[in-house]
Formats: sequence, C-alpha cells, structure tokens
Amino acid sequence: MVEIRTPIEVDDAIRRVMQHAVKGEKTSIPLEESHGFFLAEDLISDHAVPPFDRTRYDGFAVRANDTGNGLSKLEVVGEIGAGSIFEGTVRENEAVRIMTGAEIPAECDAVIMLEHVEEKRQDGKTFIEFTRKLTSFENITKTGEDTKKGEVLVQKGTYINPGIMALLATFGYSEVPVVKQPIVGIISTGSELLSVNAALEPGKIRDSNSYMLIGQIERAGGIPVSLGQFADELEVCYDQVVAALEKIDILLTTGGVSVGDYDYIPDILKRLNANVLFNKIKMRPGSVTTVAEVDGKLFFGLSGNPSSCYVGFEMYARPVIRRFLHMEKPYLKRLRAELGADFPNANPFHRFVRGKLVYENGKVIAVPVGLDKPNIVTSLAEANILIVLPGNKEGYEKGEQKTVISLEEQSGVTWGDWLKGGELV
Ligand SMILES: Nc1nc2c(c(=O)[nH]1)N[C@H]1C(S)=C(S)[C@@H](COP(=O)(O)OP(=O)(O)OC[C@H]3O[C@@H](n4cnc5c(N)ncnc54)[C@H](O)[C@@H]3O)O[C@H]1N2
Ligand code: MOO
Ligand SMILES: [Mg+2]
Repeated sequence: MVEIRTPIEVDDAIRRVMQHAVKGEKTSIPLEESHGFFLAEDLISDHAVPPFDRTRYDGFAVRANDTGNGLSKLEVVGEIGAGSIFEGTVRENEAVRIMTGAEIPAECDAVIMLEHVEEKRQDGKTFIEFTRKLTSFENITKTGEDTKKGEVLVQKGTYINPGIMALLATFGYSEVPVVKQPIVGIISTGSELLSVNAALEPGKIRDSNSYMLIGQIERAGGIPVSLGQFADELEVCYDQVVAALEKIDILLTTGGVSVGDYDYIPDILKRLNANVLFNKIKMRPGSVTTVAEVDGKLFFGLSGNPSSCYVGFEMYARPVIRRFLHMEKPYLKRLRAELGADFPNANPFHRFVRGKLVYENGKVIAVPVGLDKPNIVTSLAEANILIVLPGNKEGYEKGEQKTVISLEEQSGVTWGDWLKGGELV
C-alpha cells in the first residue's frame, strides 16, 4: 500500500521547523575578513561621530559675530590642516586658515570658503576681506551630526556589507564579533545522476541540485559542504546520512523523498528514529518536502525535482540558517506586485511561481519566468522572486495585486511581518 500523506499548511510547516532552529556560537574575526559574515552583537557607538566640530570646507574659521552685511576684515592668526588643532586663542576680528576635516578652534563658530575671501598682506600680517554675513555653525559639521554616543547602529545578525565595515572601523573594531556560519551538508540521491563532468548517458542526467543548493546555502549565509552523490540504495544512503550528521549543523538531501519504489529517505528517517515534522505541504512545487529532527539537528529531505528543491530550500531551510546567524528577521521579505500573467487553472495547493520583478510606468509587475512546473530547471536562472498564488478554485488574472517573496535581499522580516502576508495559513 502506498502511504497516503496528510498535507499541512505552509505557515504551519515553517512554524514547526523554526521550533527546532538553533542559534550558532559566536566567534571573532579580523575586520578585513568580515565582509559577508553576520554580526554577533549589536554595534553601538561608543563615541559621537564626528567626535569634534569640524569644517566641511577649505577656508577660514571665524566668529560669526565678526561678520556683517558690509565688508569684514579679519586678521589670519594661524593655519591648520585636517588632523591638527589650533593651539592659540582666536580673538575678535581674527580668523584661522583651516582645511576640510580640521577641528574648529574653540572660539570660532563658522567657516568661510577660500573662494569667498580676498587675502591681503599688510604690515607683515595677513588679512582676509569679504562681504558675507555668516550664521553660527555655517559650513561646520557639528559633533555627533553623524551619530550620537550610545546609539545602536547595526543590530546583531546583520550581514556585514562594505558600509558596516566602515562603521566597524570607525568604532575601532579590529576584531569583529561574528556568528559562526552553519555547516550545511548536501547529499544528492538518485541512480540517474551523473557528476557534472560526465558525458550524458542514456537515461541519466547531471546532478544540478547540489550546485544550486551550494549557491542557495551561501546566499542564505551558510557554509555548504558537498557530501556526495549516491545511487538509490538504502544501505549506502543510510550510512552516508549517519556519517554526515556527525559533521554538519544542518543536513540537506535531494531526491528520494516521495512515495516511489526507490525513494528511500522516508525509510532512512524511520531507521534513524527521527522526529518527522511533516512530509507533505499544501504547496507547489515542493509539496513532498520532508523535514525531520534527528538528535537536535534538522534534516531537510528536499525533492529531487529542481524547482521543488529550490522552493523547499528557500521556504524552510533558509530561515533556519538565518536564525542560526542570530538574525532578528530571518524570514524572506514579502512585497505586493501586479500579476504579470493569467493563471487560469485552479489549484487546491498554494503555488510559488518563479518570477522576476519588472518596473513599468511606475508599476511593479511580477512576471513569471520559464515554465511553471516542478521538474523545470531553466526557470530558476532568472528568478529573483516567488509569486505567491494561494490555493483556490478559480485561478488568477493578470493585473491582480499579489504577494511576492523576494529571494535576493539580505534583509528579512519577523514572523509577525511574515504572517501579515496572511495568505498561506
Ligand atoms: N505517485 C506519486 N508520485 C509522485 C508524487 C506523489 O505524491 N505520488 N509526488 C511527485 C512530486 S510532487 C515530486 S516533487 C516528486 C518528488 O520526487 P523525489 O523527491 O522522490 O525525487 P526523485 O524521485 O529522486 O526525483 C524526481 C525528479 O528529480 C530529478 N532529480 C533528482 N535529483 C536530482 C538532482 N540532484 N539534480 C537534478 N535533477 C534531479 C529526477 O531525475 C526526477 O526526474 O515526485 C513526484 N512523484
Ligand atoms: O513537490 Mo512536487 O511539486 O509538489 O513538485
Ligand atoms: Mg521519487
């Protein structure tokens, strides 16, 4: 008898998986190697930026009160470049020649640009003349204009991009607290699979899922480890899975997860005494995605069909990786867009159509890419969104507003915000 599986709702599946998601350990790495890692602690400013009032222009630091509507004539009593400070005192009708970035002398409160003055030598002294009335703090960047002391500038769990590297340097982080990335193992199963460098043979295809998953794991912030490609043989696959579980934080398999004669993943899970969280979801593609917990580790039995494997990973494995990285917002972002094509066929399951966003006449349009079938691999190349079509009896029409899930963004959403999409429960 073929097993009849009971499908569960998408959000229920995500909730079940996330109940077993763990947070990774912290470590630290040199700042210069931190790009692409994830912050393990909030980045808090321990001093104001800039730490002193400084000039925005090359010019002369003056006292605004010494300037008026008529001609101002000030004596230049010193000069400083960025990095130097003026040691003297600036008295009434005096100015200091000052270069961009230098600290404003204590008695001055405005800067006039070099271009706006005329310099004159008289009795061995230098004077500037100009006819501009300056206001207090004109052309000055005030202390703390960029940020005040004590502010949370970047939340823990954030992807370290070049801008964050600049901030880390600003606050003296030569070593950066980061989260250890999860080691995510990949096992591909299928007697039809050839390695990528093999010539095609009758009845066989090259294993594309492993490589796709390497990219998806890296995009999510994990470290992929390929643990091999195995024929549909229970004993071999079982031994490989047991060995793999020792080496990884999260395990992914592709293929063999349905009800076919050589689909051994369910048997392997039984033998492992795994806590199977679900083995059927009301979604297409990826309905057969099976997730289990084995000795505290999550095991994702992803479908062999490329599109199903892809979507199953993004929906269930990605948030687990993001949680491991301590992200406060581990779920994929959703936005609204206009449906770019008709979907006349009814489907009782929710559909996740691979698509891309196009901007036309001020509208955001979600355009499907390639064929919308589970076994399709070519549509994945162009996809940067999943168009969400909730299960219904009527199908959908071009022009309707629909939710789309963004696949390429580093930022995410909380569980509460994810549920606001509200269509998949
Ligand atoms: N009687 C039923 N048959 C099927 C059901 C069902 O409910 N009842 N579900 C269908 C659905 S939905 C899907 S999805 C697939 C799931 O298949 P499996 O996860 O068991 O995967 P396989 O049978 O091993 O392979 C399916 C398909 O994918 C190709 N494949 C496998 N691995 C790779 C790889 N690494 N790279 C590229 N392509 C791969 C494989 O050759 C098959 O064509 O089951 C349906 N059947
Ligand atoms: O898991 Mo299957 O789509 O539902 O292709
Ligand atoms: Mg199968």
